Amino acid sequence: MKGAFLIVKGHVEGLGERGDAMIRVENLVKEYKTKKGIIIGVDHVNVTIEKGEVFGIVGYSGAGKSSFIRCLNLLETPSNGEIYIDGVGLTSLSKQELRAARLKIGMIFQHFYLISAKTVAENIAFALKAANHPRKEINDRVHELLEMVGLADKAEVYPAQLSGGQKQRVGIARALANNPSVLLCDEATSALDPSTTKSILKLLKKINKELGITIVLITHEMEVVKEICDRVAVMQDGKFVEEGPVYEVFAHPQEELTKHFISSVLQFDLPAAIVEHCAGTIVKIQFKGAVAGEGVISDMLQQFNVKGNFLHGKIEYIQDIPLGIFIMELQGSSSAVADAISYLEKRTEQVEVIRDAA
Ligand SMILES: Nc1ncnc2c1ncn2[C@@H]1O[C@H](COP(=O)(O)OP(=O)(O)OP(=O)(O)O)[C@@H](O)[C@H]1O
Repeated sequence: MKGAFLIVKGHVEGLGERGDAMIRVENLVKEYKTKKGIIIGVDHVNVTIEKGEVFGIVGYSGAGKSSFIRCLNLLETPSNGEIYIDGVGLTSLSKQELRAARLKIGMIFQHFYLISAKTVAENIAFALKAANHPRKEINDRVHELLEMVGLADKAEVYPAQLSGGQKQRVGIARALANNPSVLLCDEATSALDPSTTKSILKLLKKINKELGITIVLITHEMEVVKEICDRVAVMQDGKFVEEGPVYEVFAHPQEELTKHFISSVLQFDLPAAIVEHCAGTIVKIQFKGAVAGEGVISDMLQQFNVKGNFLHGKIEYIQDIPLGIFIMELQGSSSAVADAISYLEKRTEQVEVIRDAA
């Protein structure tokens, strides 16, 4: 029966083209009743996540990210609102129906939650046994999954013998065991070092692309969002305060909180000694594209009576689209500098005056 579970694009039940909703959250509220009163975890969130999308939710500790993602598979029972997965409303399902619906929703966790007394293969087989798959099929499927996550040689070892990254790979294999349509990632890379984080994000992207699985991830790191997400929501006090395609959010953040998050990726500090030597106005200019900026800047220098010195520059790739960021000193009369800045504002993504002329 080898191949019965073969993972090929289109095999996953419910898989569809981009543009169809895989997850629809309507008016979700999660309240916790405590001795000290009611604590709001999620406050009236509405969102639609498309099939095949990687959707990130970023926020500080206590923002409500875990509460939100745990409501998506009813690990937490919503206090109000509805969760639709591939068109099916979860809150009205019977226990048995919910068990079946949950097979379509895999989940991975920051601390992996592997069973320490079981081998890697047994950990993955456990998820298949729970779904009543025949033993012979289970062995084939376990090996197929281990191949997919790059751990074919680790089937017989125990979790304690694995690195953090390898443990998360087992977690991913287990989450994919029953061919889910959705994978929920609860701070899945937060316990890993930066290079292991990159390799796990690469694996998640491969799973998303090759299997068409919709991924929802929560994180406090904008770097993670930049690496793999298509869209991002910024969460604060239980609400989505900003939401949009990742490139747009990086290039045109609206909320202060969002600006703060992206500054961890886009910000670079100028050495104080350089700033001290600059008598002119210092501006940060963002361009869509790697080289588009050069023409705009030379046009600006020709049209306005200002002198420009490049102080710093870099190009970030977000969703494979280059976002150029340059820091320049502009020297000239205050009206010429102001005119030059308003010209740049019209022709670039964003201009920020870091310091007015000394
Ligand atoms: N079981 C619970 N009982 C009471 N309050 C809770 C419970 N779980 C979460 N909360 C509260 O709900 C709010 C949102 O918490 P949540 O864990 O969802 O945020 P988070 O963004 O995931 O934070 P973190 O990154 O620290 O996990 C917080 O005020 C938290 O204290």
